Amino acid sequence: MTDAQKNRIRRTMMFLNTQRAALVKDSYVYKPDSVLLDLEDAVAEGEKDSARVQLYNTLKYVDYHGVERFVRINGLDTPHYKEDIRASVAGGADGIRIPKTETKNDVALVEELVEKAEKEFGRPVGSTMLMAALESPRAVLNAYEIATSSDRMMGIALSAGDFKRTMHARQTADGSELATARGLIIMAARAAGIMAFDTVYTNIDDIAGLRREAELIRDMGFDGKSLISPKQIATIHEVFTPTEKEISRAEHLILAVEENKKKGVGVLVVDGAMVDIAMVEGAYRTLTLAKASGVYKGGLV
Ligand SMILES: CC(=O)SCCNC(=O)CCNC(=O)[C@H](O)C(C)(C)COP(=O)(O)OP(=O)(O)OC[C@H]1O[C@@H](n2cnc3c(N)ncnc32)[C@H](O)[C@@H]1OP(=O)(O)O
Ligand SMILES: O=C([O-])CC(=O)C(=O)O
Ligand SMILES: [Mg+2]
Repeated sequence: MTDAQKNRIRRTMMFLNTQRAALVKDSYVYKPDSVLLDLEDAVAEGEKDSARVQLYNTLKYVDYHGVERFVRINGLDTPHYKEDIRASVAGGADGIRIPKTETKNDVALVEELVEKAEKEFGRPVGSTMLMAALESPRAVLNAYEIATSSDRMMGIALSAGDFKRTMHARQTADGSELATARGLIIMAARAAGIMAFDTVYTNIDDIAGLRREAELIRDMGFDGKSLISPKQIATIHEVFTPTEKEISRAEHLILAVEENKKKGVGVLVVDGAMVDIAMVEGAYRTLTLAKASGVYKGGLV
């Protein structure tokens, strides 16, 4: 896979139950950045085989119009994951989300099967990305080793439902039970140079709560969030897309710092605030995100 593929915009990764034909058929119309075709917890145990067949047909025949397609396979402690990997690769999925990843050995096991399937089905070796969901204290403490375990690894994600279960934690209004995990995950992802994603927000009708959580994780540095409903997409895109004011400030900052660098000035005031060279990288990142979100037409990136 190319760096462009690995680093593409992923503000929203929307889960859908692969068992439900109506969901898989046209979910691209809601324009999430990615879909997560779920074979794991959304699919009833007795429906695993039919969901997998539906997955293969969907990957093969439905045009997702550029929406990225990841598959959440079943856990490595189930009888399903090997066939899930074969069907995902045979169908041409962009990547696989490994649920309940605990160690780098879990990633190595999946990678071996993915490579075997790529050869079996004539797909370019190395073309299928991986991402890991971290759903337990052990997983979060191993975040860096998991994040650096494979060249295919695109990102790591917090999965709070199972994390709270395994931590014996209770859900709180401000998410304090998740603070340490979020901090460790974003730090591991940045250190490894890959993306970080926050968990799903399960209260579908609480859009104000979703916005608060999205702003929190955006400010921590996360790249996006897993979703469970199309109703959540617009809010997340809004939170993650730079505003006109942020774009114009970033442009001013870059131009002013470059101009003053030529004059030998290191620190200066732009729009009433002190800026220096350290802020230029963030300003470029804002413009890159704005461009990928379709709201920047300028020429600085
Ligand atoms: C803890 C975890 O593991 S989370 C990950 C696993 N969970 C999942 O994958 C669940 C994903 N979400 C869903 O399956 C559904 O949103 C549910 C079951 C929660 C609710 O489904 P519904 O009651 O049909 O939702 P709702 O009435 O709000 O749907 C509105 C429309 O959006 C569609 N829709 C709802 N959720 C999704 C989705 N995740 N992806 C695509 N389309 C969706 C519905 O088909 C419906 O379309 P229509 O108006 O054309 O009929
Ligand atoms: O990945 C997610 O956010 C959903 C999930 O599996 C969990 O919360 O346990
Ligand atoms: Mg889970």
